[in-house]
Amino acid sequence: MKYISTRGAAPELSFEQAMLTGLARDGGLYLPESVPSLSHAQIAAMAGQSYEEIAFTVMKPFIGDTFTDAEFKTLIAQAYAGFGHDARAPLKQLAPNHFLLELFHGPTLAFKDFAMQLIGQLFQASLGRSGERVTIVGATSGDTGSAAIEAFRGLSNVDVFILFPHGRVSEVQRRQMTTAADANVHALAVDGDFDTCQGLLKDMFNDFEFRDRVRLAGVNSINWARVLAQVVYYFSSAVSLGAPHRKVSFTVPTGNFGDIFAGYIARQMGLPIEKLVIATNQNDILHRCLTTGVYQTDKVHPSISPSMDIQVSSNFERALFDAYGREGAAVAQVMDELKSTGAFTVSQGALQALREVFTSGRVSEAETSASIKTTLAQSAELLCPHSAVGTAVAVDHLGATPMITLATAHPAKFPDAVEAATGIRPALPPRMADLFEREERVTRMTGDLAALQALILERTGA
Ligand SMILES: N[C@@H](CCOP(=O)(O)O)C(=O)O
Repeated sequence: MKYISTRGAAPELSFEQAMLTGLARDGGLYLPESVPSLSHAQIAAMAGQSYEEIAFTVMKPFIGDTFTDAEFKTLIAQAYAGFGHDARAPLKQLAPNHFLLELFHGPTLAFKDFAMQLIGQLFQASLGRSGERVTIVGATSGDTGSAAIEAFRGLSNVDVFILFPHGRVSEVQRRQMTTAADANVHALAVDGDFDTCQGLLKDMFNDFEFRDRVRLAGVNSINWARVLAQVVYYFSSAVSLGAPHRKVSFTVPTGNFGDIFAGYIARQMGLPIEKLVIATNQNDILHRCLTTGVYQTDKVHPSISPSMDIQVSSNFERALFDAYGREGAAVAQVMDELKSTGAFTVSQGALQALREVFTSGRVSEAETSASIKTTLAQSAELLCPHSAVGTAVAVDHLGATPMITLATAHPAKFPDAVEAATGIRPALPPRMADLFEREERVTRMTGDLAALQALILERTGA
C-alpha cells in the first residue's frame, strides 16, 4: 500500500514513512493511493467481536507489512487496555432512531485517545527497531494536545511540543497539558488562536532544513495514521446497529474535519453509511462551504465548545482531493488561493461530489447550551458542549435511517459550560481528581516562528 499527497508533488511513501512524516513535502496530506474495501461477509463477521478484533480487520489492509499480524494485534491490545470501558466505544440510545457513540472513555477523556494511544504504540515499535529519535510538534485547540502528551510522555526517543492558544482552552484541558512532569513534554501557550498554532506547525513542516534537523513528526490529524485509527469506531458502532444489513448515518461535531473524514473512509471501505452530517459551532466555515460552495476563512470566534474553534480545517483538503477526481494540481491551486486570498470557490462538480456524502448544520452558543439541557432532561445523558453541538444538528437530520452522533469528549472537561446549562458540575474521574493540585509547567510564546524554532532546537539539542 502506497501513500500519495493530496497536492500530487511529494514522494510516495509507505505506511510507516507516512506515519512518521505527518505533512507531505509539497504541503499536502497523505492518503492511500486506493482505499481497500471490506466484503459484506467481513463486515457481518464483526457482529459481537471486540473493539480490538474489529480494529485489526479494519486497519490491517492499510499498514502493509509494517508490522506482523501478531505484532499489530499486540499493539492494538496495548493501546486500548487503559480505557475505562470494556466496550471502548459504547453506544447509547438517546431517542427513537438516535444513538450516541461515547468516545470519551480513554485516558484523557476525548475521542483523540482512540488514535493517539494507538499511534503512541506504533511510533514506539517503529522507532524502537530503527533506533531513531523524533520531535513531535502538535497544534491543539484542547483535546489533541493532552491526548498526545499522554501517549508520548516519558519516551526516551521522542520530544513532544504542544502549541495551544493561550486562554482559549478549558481549564481542565490546559491542566491536562501543563501538569505532565516528564522532561520530554513541552506545553507552549501561544498568543493567538488554534489557526495560529496550526499555521506555525505547517510552517515548520515547510522549512525543510528545520524539519530534517529535528526529525519533525506530526500527530495532528494531518497524520494519516490518526485518521485510520478513527475509522474503526464507525464500523464497531454501525455493526452493532445491524450493518452491513442496515444503513446508518453519522453526525460528527467537526473542527479540523479529521474525525468525519474517518467516517468517509469507512464508507469508501464498504460500510453502508447514508449521510455524514457535519456539525459546527459558530466557527462554521464547513457549513458555509457546503451550503454556498465558497470556502471563506473568518476570524475564530471563541465558543463554549473550544476544541472546534477552527477556521482552517486541515482534513477538508483530503475530501477535496477526491471531490476533484484525485487531481493533485487542482487541490494545490485552491490551497494556494486560500493562502493568498483567504478563500476559494469549490467547482460545481466537486461541490456536487461532496454533497452526495456530506450534509451540514450550524449551532449557536445558546442552542448548544439548550442542547445540553434538553438532552439531560429527555435522555438522562450529560453531554459536553461539542457533543451537544452534534446532537442539536443531528436532531434536524433524523429520519428512517438510524443516526449515530459522536460524543467526542467527557462533560467533565468543560465543567463551566455544562454547569451553566444544567446546574450540574460534572466531576472528573477519580484518577484525575488531583488535577487542580498538580503543578503547572508551561512556556508562553508569541506567534513568532523563528522564536519557536529556536526554542525547539535548544530543548532538543538538535
Ligand atoms: N480539535 C482539535 C484540533 C486539532 O485537531 P486534529 O484532529 O487535527 O488533531 C483539538 O482538540 O486539538
